[in-house]
Amino acid sequence: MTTPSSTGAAPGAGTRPAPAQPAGATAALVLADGAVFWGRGVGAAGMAVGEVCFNTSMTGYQEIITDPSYAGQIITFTFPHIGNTGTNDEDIETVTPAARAVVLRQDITDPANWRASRPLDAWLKSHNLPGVCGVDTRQVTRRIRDGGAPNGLVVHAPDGRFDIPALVREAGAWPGLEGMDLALEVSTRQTYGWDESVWSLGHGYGRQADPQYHVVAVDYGAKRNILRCLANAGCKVTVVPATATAEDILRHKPDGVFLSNGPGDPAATGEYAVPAIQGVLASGVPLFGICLGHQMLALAVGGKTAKMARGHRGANQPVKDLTTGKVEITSQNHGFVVMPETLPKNVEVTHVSLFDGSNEGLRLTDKPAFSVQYHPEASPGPTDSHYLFDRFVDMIAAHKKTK
Ligand SMILES: NC(=O)CC[C@H](N)C(=O)O
Repeated sequence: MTTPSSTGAAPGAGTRPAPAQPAGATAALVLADGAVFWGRGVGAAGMAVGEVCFNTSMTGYQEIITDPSYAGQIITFTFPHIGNTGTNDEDIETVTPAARAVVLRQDITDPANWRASRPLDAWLKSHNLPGVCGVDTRQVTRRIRDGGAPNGLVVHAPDGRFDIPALVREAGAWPGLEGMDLALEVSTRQTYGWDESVWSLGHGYGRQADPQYHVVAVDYGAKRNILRCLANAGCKVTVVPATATAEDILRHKPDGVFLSNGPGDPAATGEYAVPAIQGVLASGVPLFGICLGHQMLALAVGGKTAKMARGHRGANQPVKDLTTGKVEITSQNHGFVVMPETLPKNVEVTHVSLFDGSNEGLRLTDKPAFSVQYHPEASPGPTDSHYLFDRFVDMIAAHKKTK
């Protein structure tokens, strides 16, 4: 069955009755405004509430679902065929996915890929992730485009019994991502060393056996491929918890410090992260941040962040590097953004989104520190921006020379 079994009411349709439950419906996406998108359940039975966002990537669903930055979110995939290459034990960004649920257009077919070890449906179930397929994801996406990312829930009930009014109330009672610190939930509790490098055909993941530099990575919910890219760029990586203080970080005598991506509202993460970053900046050790790490660097220098209406999520987002004039196609996943007008004079805006002109990167003019809002490690996505890891290592090398 490939057609959606039913579609939700139009935006602002809290006043209109939700569509009646169609025969065979075993799952639904229920929005806080009362819209209901009926479909068929996949993955675990149960219910998960969160912010409903959409991702436009055509490949890499396993990396997307395991990106810890999706904590607290329900991912709608705009690409209709999700699951047809199955899952494997390699393409993961963290062991336990933090995303809440998935919303899919088509039914999940049997996997057809030489690397597949498990169908997506079974993999979702093993991670206790509910999903709904058969949804008109184009309509969900248009709602988000026009009205912003709503709060909602995915419910998967194999017996087909749903208490829709209670579910709408539950979706409405969820407080929303604004003001939510989720980095603490997904960060490592313990410091550990990392030497795995990026995957290549015929070799799988490699090892960094001869590192030139030592980088301490602050884990707000780090994607593994960032750590692998740092290893590839010649770094030995020590990963520390999100709550690490400047002293905890500098005790490792790092040549560079990396601030990772992560979920939630950067403003709510500032209490422990901002003083630590300010301490690292004061030490003069080179610093590089990605996504939440970019937002945290902006907050640490006195800038402000804001919630975006719909966010940037996908593997085809054009960004201009203002320092070179070059355009790169980037992988992105963010719902908050740095407000460039709030940045102090010693901060230069280095990258902008060519979709909406929003801030995508910055550099301090008086310290060796820079950051980007997007994901140069891709996974999934294009590798146009890999040069940023080399830029970081060059910065470390230049800084070492001055010492
Ligand atoms: N990928 C990320 O690091 C996301 C950062 C932040 N949680 C946001 O949504 O903007």
